[in-house]
Amino acid sequence: MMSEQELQALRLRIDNLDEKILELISDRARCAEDVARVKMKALPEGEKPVFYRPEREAQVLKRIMERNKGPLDNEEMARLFREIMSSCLALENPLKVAYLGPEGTFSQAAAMKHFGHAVISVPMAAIDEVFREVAAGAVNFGVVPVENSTEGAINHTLDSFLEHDMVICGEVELRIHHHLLVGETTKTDKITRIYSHAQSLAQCRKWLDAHYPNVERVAVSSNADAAKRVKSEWNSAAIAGDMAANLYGLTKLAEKIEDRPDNSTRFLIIGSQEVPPTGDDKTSVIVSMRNKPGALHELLVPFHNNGIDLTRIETRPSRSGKWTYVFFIDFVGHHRDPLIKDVLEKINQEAVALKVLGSYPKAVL
Ligand SMILES: O=C(O)C(=O)C[C@]1(C(=O)O)C=C[C@@H](O)C=C1
Repeated sequence: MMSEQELQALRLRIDNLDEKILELISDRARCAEDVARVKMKALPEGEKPVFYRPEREAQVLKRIMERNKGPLDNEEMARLFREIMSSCLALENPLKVAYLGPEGTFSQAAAMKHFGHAVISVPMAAIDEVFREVAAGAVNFGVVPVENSTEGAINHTLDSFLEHDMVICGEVELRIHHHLLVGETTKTDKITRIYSHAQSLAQCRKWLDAHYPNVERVAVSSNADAAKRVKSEWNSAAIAGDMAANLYGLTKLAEKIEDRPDNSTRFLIIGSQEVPPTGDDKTSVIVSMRNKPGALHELLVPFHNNGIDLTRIETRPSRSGKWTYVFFIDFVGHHRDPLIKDVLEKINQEAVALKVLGSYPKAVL
């Protein structure tokens, strides 16, 4: 057992260290204020300064992870620096970020993971509204889900890219843990209905079949909406994550009920700002090919011949003709890299249309 004196001595050490950390964080914040002044000074007439620099943020976080010697693990340490940088950026210029709401959704958790908590986050009722809010310039960025490791593509998001001119400026991956949540008045042995988003119900299908085979599953607009409904219904439960559980004061009847333990969702950051290369980037493009045999093969050959790593390919109806399709392709590299430029030129010669949605740093956290 540790003696009272030992505990006191350690706490004194912690107080001293905290004072140093405080001083250093304040120094860093002053530096960020200077950075803002430099950014504004170097500007040609009429141009707006770009305060948020995702390529630099990725660099800062990677450097921290490379230098970290523990005992905190890399992800924990980067999370702390993520928040420091978020507060420094808010001093320069507080960002407004729209996400698929209401409050408590995984999209909000993704926004916080990517930007930190010093941003002004704005919940939207639908994915398309996130796109519209960004296009209208009402917010600086939007966060939208694009694929889930269990359930695949989020088609609403892919289709919205066909309708709006957006730049993808980043990606963020979130481990998705679902819980079965109940309210204070819920009679847990009399549950007749389970609410959740259709994607989440699908991600917990096997668990539900095993534990609640005869209970009605009701798809609602979001997990947070499901949590909200359960608060006032004694015979229902919700499937949602930690944020929604805390926000609506619900209790976990069962934890981590997703069928796959590695269940993760990838989100995209959308905006209007092009991101310079970091050396560890990804690019997303939309391509439509002529409707003829071998079109997909023709599209893929230049990637293969140049050793470019394709990370995802999705097909969606083009909406401009029956049985015509567009391909959403993600690959490793930046569209300004000479090799990638070359490949995109080759594809463009064969394609009906090619649109680069954006190049962005690979998710660090
Ligand atoms: O390096 C910059 O351009 C900064 O504005 C500083 C800083 C930081 O705190 O490190 C803050 C915001 C940017 O998004 C990137 C980095």
